[in-house]
Amino acid sequence: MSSTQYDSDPDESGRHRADNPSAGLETCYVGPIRVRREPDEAAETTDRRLLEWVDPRDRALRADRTMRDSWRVLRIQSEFVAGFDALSEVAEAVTVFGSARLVPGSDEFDLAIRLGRALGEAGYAVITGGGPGAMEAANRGASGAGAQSIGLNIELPFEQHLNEWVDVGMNFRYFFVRKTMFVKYAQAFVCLPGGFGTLDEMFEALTLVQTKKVVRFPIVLIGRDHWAGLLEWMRDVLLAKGMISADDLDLLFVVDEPAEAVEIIAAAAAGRGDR
Ligand SMILES: C/C(=C\CNc1ncnc2c1ncn2[C@@H]1O[C@H](COP(=O)(O)O)[C@@H](O)[C@H]1O)CO
Repeated sequence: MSSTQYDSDPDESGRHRADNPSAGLETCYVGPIRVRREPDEAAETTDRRLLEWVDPRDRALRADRTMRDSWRVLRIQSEFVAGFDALSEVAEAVTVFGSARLVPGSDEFDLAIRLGRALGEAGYAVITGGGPGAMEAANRGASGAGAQSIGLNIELPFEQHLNEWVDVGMNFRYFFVRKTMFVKYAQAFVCLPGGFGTLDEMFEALTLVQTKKVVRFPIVLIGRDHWAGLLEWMRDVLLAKGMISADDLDLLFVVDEPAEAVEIIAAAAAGRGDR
């Protein structure tokens, strides 16, 4: 659809925008703001623009990028400020990661609900990515336990919304700002079964603990079956080649049940003198 299309023109599906305000458009978030946009515009997330390569030999483009990147720093700064403000009253919290694609009714979705509930009952606020699947389930469990249920959503190139179990929610433009909040306000991470996003979050946490950027911060993987292959590869390849040390493998706890995760997190808190 061209940008000159009028309300009375049909879109490609034959529908009229006058009848259907979102015909041919995609609903997305630009930071905290919900907008309807052409699909190609919607795919242009803030993160994508930040990371876009510009040919430095093109002087005009280079000058434009320099100016826009400088302004972008202020937007990044404002996102940090908004995040710090939103989360400043969070007491003890655990960040839960896991697949956005878990389906309600599945065993792993139920596991995520039970995890959120167990953490909530143990007195922890639960922080998730605020989206569907494992995030929704963990928020639901926490909310059911009467615990604070926090969702830190991210602008994505397709329709995206906070799940309905989030009490305190924020929509971030920048992945790296959101990731800071996941770490800064939590005392532990729990990773449910998940794909690339979960692995990225798990490895980031692991690197922060390995390099002692965060200390005495347990990372618990739930679902032995899901994680076994990865752990075997870490041992057989990474450790065997000397790319990690044996101690590094001890940074990960692997369990099957939410109660075991809570026990590990509580023991770490006691070790820190927090509880
Ligand atoms: C793909 C789908 C929805 C995407 N929505 C997301 N909303 C919020 N956070 C997300 C989303 N997708 C991934 N994440 C983050 O990564 C982790 C899950 O990634 P995985 O690849 O699914 O393992 C999760 O912890 C989030 O922080 C549904 O169609």
